[in-house]
Amino acid sequence: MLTTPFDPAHLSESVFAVPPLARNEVGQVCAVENQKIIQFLEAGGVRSLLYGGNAVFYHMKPSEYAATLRLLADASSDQTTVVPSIGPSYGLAADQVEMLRGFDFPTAMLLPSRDVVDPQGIASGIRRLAERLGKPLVVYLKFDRWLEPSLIEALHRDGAISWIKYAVVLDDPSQDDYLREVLDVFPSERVVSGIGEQPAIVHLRDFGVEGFTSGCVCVAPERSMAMLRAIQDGDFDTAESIRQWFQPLEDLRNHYSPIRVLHHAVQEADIATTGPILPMLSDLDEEVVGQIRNVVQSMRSHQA
Ligand SMILES: N[C@@H](CC=O)C(=O)O
Repeated sequence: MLTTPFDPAHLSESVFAVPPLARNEVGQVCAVENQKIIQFLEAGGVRSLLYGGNAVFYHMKPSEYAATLRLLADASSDQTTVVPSIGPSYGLAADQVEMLRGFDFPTAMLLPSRDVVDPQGIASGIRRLAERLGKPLVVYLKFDRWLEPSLIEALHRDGAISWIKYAVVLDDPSQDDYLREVLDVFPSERVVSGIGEQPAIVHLRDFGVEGFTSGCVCVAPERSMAMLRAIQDGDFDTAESIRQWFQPLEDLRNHYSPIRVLHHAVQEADIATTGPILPMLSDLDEEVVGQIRNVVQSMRSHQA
């Protein structure tokens, strides 16, 4: 993996892929299958990987965390930025930070939670974790007003934030007061649209954020990268047609579960065997997996 310190320029160079984490039949994180996913993404031009929700870091055993970090660092090329997640609870994050201190990841993302937290407390948690890591953290804004802009401003002043993953889902992403308020206090060059391809045109073109994260990129990296380049070139017709091409898979994700559908989609697209999903999430039944297979095949047949 790329071991240089966090550089905001990376955010516009590549879609930030948010991959699933492949496990073998007995549920262990699998080096071979995760390397296949990473190499598929890299072959499609992706140079940024974020291991968080889609990789179910929420439920990863603390005892497998360090080995997983080692595996991800080793499996990625020296041009690829890798960002692992910590948390969502403070105690878990604090212990994970101790393990992260032994690696060269440029930053880490604190997974968000709405349980047993309040905004002042979240801010002081981020500050302490960043201090202990010795590097700023990625702040994942998934819920409206989870952190007030004044707290984001103070964290920014203290150098505790590397970049923001903005992922508040709205029916109409163009009407987003919270995002405007965040951009009033934090540089847009360090804000990334965090909900995949669907709102990316609006977030990048109309709000001026720098890049986007995506789960679907794991199934078609060239396509997602072409969408990023089209937006950057102002070719919004091309970007829109690619957005629509991804939509059937995103619709299935929204209907059945973004994480679980992506986990199966990567397997159905013959990229890697993703294996069983961690407990606290359940596997999808065969009928839904069949729908995923059909969508992935139909996307491929409309790719040429
Ligand atoms: N949640 C989005 C973007 C990643 O964070 C997705 O999975 O597409």
